[in-house]
Amino acid sequence: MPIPALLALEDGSVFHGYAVGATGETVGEVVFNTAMTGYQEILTDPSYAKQIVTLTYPHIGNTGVNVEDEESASVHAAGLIVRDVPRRASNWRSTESLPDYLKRHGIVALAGIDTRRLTRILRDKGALNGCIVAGEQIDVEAALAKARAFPGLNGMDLAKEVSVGESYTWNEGVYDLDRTAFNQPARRFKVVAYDYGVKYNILRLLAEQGCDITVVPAQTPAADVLAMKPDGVFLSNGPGDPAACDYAVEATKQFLDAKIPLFGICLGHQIMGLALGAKTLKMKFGHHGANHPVKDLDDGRVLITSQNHGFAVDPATLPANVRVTHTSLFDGSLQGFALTDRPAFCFQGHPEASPGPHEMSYLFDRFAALMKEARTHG
Ligand SMILES: NC(=O)CC[C@H](N)C(=O)O
Repeated sequence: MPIPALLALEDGSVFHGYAVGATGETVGEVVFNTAMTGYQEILTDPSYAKQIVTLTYPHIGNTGVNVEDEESASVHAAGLIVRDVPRRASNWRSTESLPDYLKRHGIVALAGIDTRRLTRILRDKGALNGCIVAGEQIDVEAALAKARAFPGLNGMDLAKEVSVGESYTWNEGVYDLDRTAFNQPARRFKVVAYDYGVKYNILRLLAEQGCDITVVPAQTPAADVLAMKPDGVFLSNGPGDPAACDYAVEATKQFLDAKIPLFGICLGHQIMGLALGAKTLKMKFGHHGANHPVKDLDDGRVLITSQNHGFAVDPATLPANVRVTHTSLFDGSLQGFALTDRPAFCFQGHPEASPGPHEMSYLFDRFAALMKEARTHG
């Protein structure tokens, strides 16, 4: 017999199902993600800290889990909700089933509920705080009270919580063309990457551009980074409210003043906006998926992108020296901008994909080009 589990939402909704991960309880903001694949990358994306992810694709776990698809050193999502987990995982790379993996990481997960109904609630009301409880004895009222007691992500600074404790250099090689071996690429640029919750594939794509990467903790002062004389600084993705990361905003102001090549992704994009004096706002239910159309305003192309954010930069608050480069074709929200008087640009979605399409990867070429240009003319 499966172990009972339920989801209680702050609006009073209760969904009864069964446990497919650890027993116990977890609280967080409940969001939905529409990606059809990539559950392991989603679970290990540090940007999901304090969020319970429900996947709208109904069969999750079909291909098991493997060591290559980890996007960080641990699972960061606060919990997982799915419609159904297959009884058996099948894939040549699979080393473990999803339920075993969730149990091993202590992640509470719920299956067997109507995820379509849950998603409609989240779309109508916006992301809601929730509590999953998994175990033989469940007190529904206590679960509802825990959902309501969760303070929500507004004002929550989580980047420094998930960041690395000490600096390190990213030494993983780069796949050769037939993807059979890792080679050490020629290092053309020295890049310092701020870890606000960085995903491995960002570091891999930077390495592919020939970057010699030093990853630094979220609260590293800008002066320490500038003393390393990097060719460029990268601001990573990460969880929580960007407006709460005052240390990151302060450091970014100094990088902008120093006119150092700067590239930000997701939380990094929001931090760059804040450093320029713009405002961020909480979206209704955010963007979480792997098929979000985004328009590149420079050439009119539409790119299918990977997305995961619940906050956004308000474009009306951007200063005059900013050029909007990308907008969402789902809701018109700001997706990317570049400075007109500095070698700095950023993107709200996930050009590194993992999971998702690779259509935005040209932004990594753009960062390399900016660093090359700055070296020639700087
Ligand atoms: N993926 C991210 O970097 C997310 C940024 C931020 N935590 C948000 O929810 O908008």
